[in-house]
Amino acid sequence: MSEREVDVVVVGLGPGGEALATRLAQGGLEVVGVDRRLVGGECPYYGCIPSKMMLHAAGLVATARRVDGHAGHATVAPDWSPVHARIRDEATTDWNDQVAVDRLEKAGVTFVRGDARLSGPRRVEVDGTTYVARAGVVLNTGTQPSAPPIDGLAGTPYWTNREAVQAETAPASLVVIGGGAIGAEMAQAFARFGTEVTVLEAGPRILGPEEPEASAALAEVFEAEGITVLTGVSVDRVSHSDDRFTVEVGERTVHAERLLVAAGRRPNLSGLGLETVGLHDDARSVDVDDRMRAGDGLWAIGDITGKGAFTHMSMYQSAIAARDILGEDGPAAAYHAVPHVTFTDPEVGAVGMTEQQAREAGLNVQIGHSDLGASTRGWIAGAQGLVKLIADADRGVLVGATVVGPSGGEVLSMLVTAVHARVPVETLRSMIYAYPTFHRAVEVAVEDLQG
Ligand SMILES: Cc1cc2nc3c(=O)[nH]c(=O)nc-3n(C[C@H](O)[C@H](O)[C@H](O)COP(=O)(O)OP(=O)(O)OC[C@H]3O[C@@H](n4cnc5c(N)ncnc54)[C@H](O)[C@@H]3O)c2cc1C
Ligand SMILES: NC(=O)c1ccc[n+]([C@@H]2O[C@H](COP(=O)([O-])OP(=O)(O)OC[C@H]3O[C@@H](n4cnc5c(N)ncnc54)[C@H](O)[C@@H]3O)[C@@H](O)[C@H]2O)c1
Repeated sequence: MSEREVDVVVVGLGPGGEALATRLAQGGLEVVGVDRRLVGGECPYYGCIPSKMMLHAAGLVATARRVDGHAGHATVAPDWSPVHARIRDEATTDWNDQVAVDRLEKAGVTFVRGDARLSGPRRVEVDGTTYVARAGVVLNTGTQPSAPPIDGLAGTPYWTNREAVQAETAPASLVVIGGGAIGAEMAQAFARFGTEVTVLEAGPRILGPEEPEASAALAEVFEAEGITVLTGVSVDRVSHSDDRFTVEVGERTVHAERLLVAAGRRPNLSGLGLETVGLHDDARSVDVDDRMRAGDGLWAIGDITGKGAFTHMSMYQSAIAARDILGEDGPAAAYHAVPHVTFTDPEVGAVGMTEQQAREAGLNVQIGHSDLGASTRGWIAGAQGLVKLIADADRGVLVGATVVGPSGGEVLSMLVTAVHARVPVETLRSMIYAYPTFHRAVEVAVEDLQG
């Protein structure tokens, strides 16, 4: 085993790790970045970007279908090939990260492709070399798709998000196990290309962590688009023969050409050597303080911190860890205004607490609703959606908000500012909302706030 001393080792180069390694190297530190798969992690190759390209294309198909009755007549012939070609050629360069590796190395980072393992404080082993990190080690190992323990599933050629984004054609039929963000986005993308989609969700509703009103609104749209959504179900058995999946769900049997398992993620923590730095090897997440410190000379960022599995969280924490390592001042991590958007149509965007979380926290809760479809802009666009606001009446500020609608994630941005900066509700009441925007539905919801 050879040894090499450096300043920092970044284990896992997801979005946050890649940015962190780059920043530290540009800050003059000697940095080794290790990844066993692709530099950039899940988001650019198998997650956010390809899935949003699928949804963008699906949105164009849906928009074209809305021409009738509004702007003449359009005949739409959806074809998945350009979607696949753009993902393969433009987004992922055929799932090759050479451009990202070059960028990293140009910034001064030493890149090592391999499986990294902690072997003690400030020590990381990769393929027979131990890197000893003078300043410390940053973990950004992310997650991988997890498969629920369903009888028969393991032996079948089911898809996870990683195979789904590589699809060369839209299958004739698709069963999706899991109605979370991945399941919902993929279900709508394929359905709009003609795939007969069935979503099987164990919980009582799709997008379970969202406000119930948001789940119901999306379920209604899915039903109108011909997507079958079965909630509160238990998938008993899966089998595959003659190029077809058979999925047994209680009394029902569903057949499909493809099966997508989108039932949650498993953190890449087991086998990482956490026990060598005093942490539990079987941990579901790594505890961090508000500077992303997980121990002496140890930082963790991204999905594995359990603060929200989003690229923007990985990047946010990356910047905080970088400042801490470089000895720079800056705000500590705060999680009272974490935004997230599910990019279905309508988009479901939310920030901060849900009503249930605010009530469980014992706040003096006020709720405000508005029907985005009834706003002038919503009516013009024939849109469906809603705004739901959660206020803490004692402090006179919003603590949470949900927007469902066209560009729901963009409308959300003003509410992210309000929750983040604790803008007084009185200020939101007295400001001017441009006419006729979708965000005027926020004004109606602010007026509606009541205990
Ligand atoms: C289908 C899909 C759609 C998504 N859409 C969105 C979206 O629209 N918006 C959003 O904000 N988020 C989205 N996400 C979530 C987003 O992809 C993740 O939150 C994001 O990738 C951040 O993850 P991360 O930085 O923790 O690490 P990851 O991206 O998971 O990267 C971790 C890296 O660590 C490497 N690694 C792991 N263990 C080791 C080891 N022992 N040695 C060396 N390397 C190792 C892995 O190979 C990987 O490259 C989506 C996810 C999926 C699956
Ligand atoms: N737009 C975005 O920001 C975006 C998009 C996709 C993913 N993500 C991130 O990735 C994470 C993982 O996404 P995900 O959708 O895989 O996970 P998830 O945890 O959000 O949803 C998984 C769903 O599967 C259900 N489920 C679990 N086991 C089941 C079973 N045996 N049968 C039926 N249903 C079952 C769960 O009840 C849950 O609703 C998300 O939490 C999110 O943070 C973000």
